Amino acid sequence: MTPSEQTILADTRLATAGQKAEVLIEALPWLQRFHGATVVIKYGGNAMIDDELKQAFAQDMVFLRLAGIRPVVVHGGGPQISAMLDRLGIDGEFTGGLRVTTPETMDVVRMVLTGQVSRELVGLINAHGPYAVGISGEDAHLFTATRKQATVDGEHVDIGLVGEVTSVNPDAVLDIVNAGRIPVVSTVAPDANGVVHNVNADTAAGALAAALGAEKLVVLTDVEGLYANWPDRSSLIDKVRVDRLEEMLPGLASGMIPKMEACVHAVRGGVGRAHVIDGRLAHSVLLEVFTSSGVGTMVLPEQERA
Ligand SMILES: Nc1ncnc2c1ncn2[C@@H]1O[C@H](COP(=O)(O)OP(=O)(O)O)[C@@H](O)[C@H]1O
Ligand SMILES: CC(=O)N[C@@H](CCC(=O)OP(=O)(O)O)C(=O)O
Repeated sequence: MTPSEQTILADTRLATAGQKAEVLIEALPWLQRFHGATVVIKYGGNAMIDDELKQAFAQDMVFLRLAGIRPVVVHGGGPQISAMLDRLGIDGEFTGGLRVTTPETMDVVRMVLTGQVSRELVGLINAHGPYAVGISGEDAHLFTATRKQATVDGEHVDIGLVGEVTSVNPDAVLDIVNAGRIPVVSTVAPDANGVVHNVNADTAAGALAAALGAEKLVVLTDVEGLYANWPDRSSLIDKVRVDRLEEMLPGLASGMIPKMEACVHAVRGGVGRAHVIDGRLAHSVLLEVFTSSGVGTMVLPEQERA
């Protein structure tokens, strides 16, 4: 190597080291701001199907915890439930984005969410240390549900054992968090008579974030965030105030409705920020929490300017 080539190589190394240091130092104000804060993360979409994304998500949860944040994970599992129903030869259908849940379907929902999806995620996180503890809405009165009344085109439709969360007792989640561990919550919930109901995971995450007085709710999905004119990809919204989002709700298409309703519920319930972010992007949670530009769509309280 000639002396000038050696100089170029040394300069390149310095520049690369400088960029790495910049990335780390950009996190400093966010590390300060969120130290000790509770962040509820709804895990779903591609991030829970692709193996590399699953590993990246587990790393992110451990990273948050070791950075002094208190992560609480609420997981979905719609595709896994549908796959199991298929294997068992049980018909499945959705009405208004919610799974019509017969008692037989409910058995499968409970088995897949608490016995399969939760176990897998707990295992992935615990590959990094003794952090994750699985807990379901049935444990220690975490969630109490009532049967959800669905209406389609003004008509009442029976969707079976689908629950709406009517009360949250976050004490058991707090016990886990206060012990320095990461709760992984499955969203099945008993009603007042102990009959177990199937609760949409976005809805449950919003309710839990509000009950915990979380600093943030972060919902992972399979698009970049909320688009003003779906499916026009140039219409991605980076920030929206909760009152404006409420006006948009009736015009949203199915998958986004429970997510944005959860964000509204959380922010109206005192959560500082709610975010819908792209779960197809590895480490999107870290990018959201620790970078100044963030990712996806951020929902702000009414008193703030978007
Ligand atoms: N306004 C919108 N902005 C973004 N996505 C939308 C919008 N309206 C409908 N969608 C659809 O909602 C989907 C996300 O909901 P869903 O499929 O239930 O997500 P997940 O599996 O991540 O829980 C997106 O992939 C997109 O197809
Ligand atoms: C009532 C209802 O629809 N419950 C959902 C619960 C799981 C869930 O919400 O999973 P995702 O977040 O992956 O969609 C279901 O049965 O699919």
